[in-house]
Amino acid sequence: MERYSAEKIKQLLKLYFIMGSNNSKLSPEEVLTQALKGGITIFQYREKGENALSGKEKMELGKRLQQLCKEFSVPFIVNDDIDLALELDADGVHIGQDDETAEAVRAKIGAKILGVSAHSLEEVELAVRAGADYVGIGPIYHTNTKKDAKEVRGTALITDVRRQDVTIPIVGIGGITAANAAPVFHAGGDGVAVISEISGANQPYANTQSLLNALNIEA
Ligand SMILES: Cc1ncsc1CCOP(=O)(O)O
Ligand SMILES: C=C1C=NC(C(F)(F)F)=NC1=N
Ligand SMILES: [Mg+2]
Repeated sequence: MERYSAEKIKQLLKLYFIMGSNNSKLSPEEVLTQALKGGITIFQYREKGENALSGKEKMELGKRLQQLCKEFSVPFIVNDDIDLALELDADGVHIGQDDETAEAVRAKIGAKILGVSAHSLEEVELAVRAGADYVGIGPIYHTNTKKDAKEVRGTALITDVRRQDVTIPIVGIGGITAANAAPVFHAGGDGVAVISEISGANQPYANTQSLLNALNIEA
């Protein structure tokens, strides 16, 4: 299997839904089904934080969510847990700066999608050199979802990266809603990642559609 092109990754990043069992108001399966019907372009299973599942339960939920993604031909990404990603034959992984190095993860996952969180130009450039397929930059806006989120930076780092002519696909994350998503693209981002705007919604389908409309993307 060969690596995804940057162009393909940029298309996939457009509306990036991220969820774990502790983020969802409705059942995770119901939320993801509605989000997939609403038109998300990629999904990340992020089972982390208080009351997060582990072991067999974590794997079983991951398998069910992966199956839903397969039905919609939407890539299934696993956060942090490389072993789980390999066990499920996920489409890729996302790692932070406190996980294994991107080089070590790339060696394990081959041509699967590799995403890296970055909070500075230096970290973006390290991710590029390590062969990451995309970087996640945030928090763009205030968020309550990630307890240890870094300083809220707006789109400044995205702008800085593009000013340096660094072209790696970028997805913005943190406090993103239909009302504030557009600036991420204006700054040079290729997509927006959301947790609570969809997972915490009473109507995940409706919120997903609103986000897509805000991005002027046909559902
Ligand atoms: C995982 C993560 N990384 C930076 S902010 C964040 C949480 C985003 O959640 P929400 O979309 O609910 O603000
Ligand atoms: C902490 C994170 C930062 N960014 C992303 C993504 F949006 F996928 F790039 N996922 C995460 N889990
Ligand atoms: Mg991590």
